[in-house]
Amino acid sequence: MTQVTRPTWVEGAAGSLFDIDNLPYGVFTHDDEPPRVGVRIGDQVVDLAPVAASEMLEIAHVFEEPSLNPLLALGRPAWSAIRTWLTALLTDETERDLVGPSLVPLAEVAMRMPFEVADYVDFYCSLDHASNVGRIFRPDDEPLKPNWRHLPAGYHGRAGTVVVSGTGVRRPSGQSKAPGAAGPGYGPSSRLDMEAELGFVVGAPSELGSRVGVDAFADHVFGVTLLNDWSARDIQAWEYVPLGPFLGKSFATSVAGWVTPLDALAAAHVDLPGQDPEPLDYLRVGPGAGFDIDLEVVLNGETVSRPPYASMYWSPAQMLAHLTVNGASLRTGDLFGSGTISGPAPEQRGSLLELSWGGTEPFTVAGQERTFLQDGDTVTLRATAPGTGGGRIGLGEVTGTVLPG
Ligand SMILES: O=C(O)/C=C/C(=O)CC(=O)CC(=O)O
Ligand SMILES: [Ca+2]
Ligand SMILES: [Mg+2]
Repeated sequence: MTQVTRPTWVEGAAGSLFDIDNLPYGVFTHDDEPPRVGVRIGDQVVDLAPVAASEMLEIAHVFEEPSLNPLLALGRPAWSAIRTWLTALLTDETERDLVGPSLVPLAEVAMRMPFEVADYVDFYCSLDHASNVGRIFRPDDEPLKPNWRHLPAGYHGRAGTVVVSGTGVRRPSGQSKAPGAAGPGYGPSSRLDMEAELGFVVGAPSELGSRVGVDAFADHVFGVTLLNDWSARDIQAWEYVPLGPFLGKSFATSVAGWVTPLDALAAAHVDLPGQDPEPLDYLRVGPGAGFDIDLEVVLNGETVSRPPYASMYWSPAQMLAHLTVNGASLRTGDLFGSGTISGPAPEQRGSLLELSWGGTEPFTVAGQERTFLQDGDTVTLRATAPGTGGGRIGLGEVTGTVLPG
């Protein structure tokens, strides 16, 4: 799907991963000015508040806020209208005098947490990840539980510990029990891990007692961000039966400073790999429910994995439908993660748990044998997808460095 649009007049943007067909939103600070909403084009940030004010846009106030939430709350028709307005501004040469003074070089800004997280839910939608983790954690059982192919499994996480890219992540401490030990001990995790995921950001709320069907996905979801669900595997392994992840994951979850609007991913839709058995009616989706987004996991500057989002078993529309099928409502700022993205090939695994097969098969990074994360390690997730302009668009990266416990 190639959408014909004029090229942007912003220098350096045409042909880059942040061309006119991308336009992700974030919250930035520049000099000592208060944080506010910006849109990225090329290596520039459009400071939207002054531009929208001079154009007397009715919704100009949402860009003066230190979070995307007021923009998210406007809903799909407003999001589309703003994108159309922005596209015109950044492609019409005669707007250059108006917008030019409000372009700030990316190198001069600091990105803030882009939205206030309302509730945070993490799913478990990769067949390959779930099968791998099942084999590693539960070698004597079937890798997939009987419910796995009937519903997108998930758990409620901790909204207050979602942090923006660049925030240091302190190694958590907790209870764990070494194999063969008589009882648990307490101390810093020795099996700290990362998980490569996409996070879906809810804009328009829903009413308590109502459901959001698979077809209403784009009415509620504003966009997508890269997400690293840091996980302490030793704490997790000891605590998780039967209620699921708790302290092993709640200490930090990192998201990118940029949220890519769903509109920018219009050319990235692909069919799901296939669901067998056919899910219940409320989970049935048509063609194009998946997204063709290629991720990259970088550890200390070296690429260690390339997880393909197109391989995911459950789609985000199904996650949202399942999340609300009991009548639970949505709030502006809700965040739901895809679950770790792992493809079928070993070099497509989205966690170190899988890349090192539970720590039993070290892999090499910069000439060093590695299993789990060491203090000082930096994990960066990157991703690209087909754009509507015929090239590729980039998702904003999420990075974090492990601090000693
Ligand atoms: O299979 C398990 O016991 C747990 C797996 C996970 O680590 C849960 C999780 O965060 C889901 C995911 O990222 O896919
Ligand atoms: Ca996860
Ligand atoms: Mg987490």
